[in-house]
Amino acid sequence: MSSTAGVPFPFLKGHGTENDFVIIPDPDGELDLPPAVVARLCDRRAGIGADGVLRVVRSAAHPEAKAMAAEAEWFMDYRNSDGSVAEMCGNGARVFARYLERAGLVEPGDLAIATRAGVRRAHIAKNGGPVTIAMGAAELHTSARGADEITVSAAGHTWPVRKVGMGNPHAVAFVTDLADPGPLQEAPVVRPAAAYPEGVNVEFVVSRGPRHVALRVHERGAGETRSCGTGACAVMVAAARRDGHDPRQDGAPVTYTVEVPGGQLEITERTDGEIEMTGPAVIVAEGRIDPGLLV
Ligand SMILES: N[C@@H](CCC[C@H](N)C(=O)O)C(=O)O
Repeated sequence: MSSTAGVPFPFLKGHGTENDFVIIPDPDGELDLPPAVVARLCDRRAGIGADGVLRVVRSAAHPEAKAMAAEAEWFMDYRNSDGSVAEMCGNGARVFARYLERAGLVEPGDLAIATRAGVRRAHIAKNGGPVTIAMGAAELHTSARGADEITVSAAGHTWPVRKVGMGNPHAVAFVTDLADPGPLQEAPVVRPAAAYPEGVNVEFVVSRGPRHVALRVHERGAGETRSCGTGACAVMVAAARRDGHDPRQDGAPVTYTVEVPGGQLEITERTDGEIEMTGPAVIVAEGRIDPGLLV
């Protein structure tokens, strides 16, 4: 944050199903956010504490988003808590939309958000109600137990994985009990590592009833979190295919309830393959960052 050295800088804190974010308004793209500064902001003891950072920049002011500026005024510059950059964050997109509404930069209703995974459409309900994000279509790779099988191991167990792309990479494993993967203090081991050259978010899933699942997630760049929106969408699609639903073939949409440790998301796969995720988005605080944290 070189251009603001010495000046306390405004921030907000928000969460979506307890996936929490430091929000940094930077409309004109003036800030430099090196990974070490992001990691300090996200530090839960020595910083503000969060799973990631949402920098709010006008698309026209950001080199990665300029091409999307005609379609989406605002770019979500998302960073994981370790400082790494990710293509997309589903819970973050809901919180980003809520921030724009609260700041008076957009009205409740429809808006477009530029992300590294492309433009995503959002709908903000009035009076602090839920936010829906059209997350794009899932990219489904070889099925679990397919020929080029991928596995994930944790706490002495190994499971086959369904590889799903939601703009970012996911490995979905159906387990018997959500306690089976253990404490997830370390990243679960995915094999072959070459299946995910950019790293991976891993979801462990159990069934709770018809079109109702629950998950735990270990996020790339953040560790175990209380929720992951892209992960919940990846899980929804993997569960739908396992259960014999494919809206593009069936000609009917399908909706799943996805429980996460921090709450619940409703996720629909439409007949055109688009996945819509609906859930809460809450701003809990705002303040000023001490310049000492930024150097
Ligand atoms: N929590 C997010 C996903 C954030 C990015 C992820 N850790 C990655 O590196 O791909 C969500 O809600 O989708």
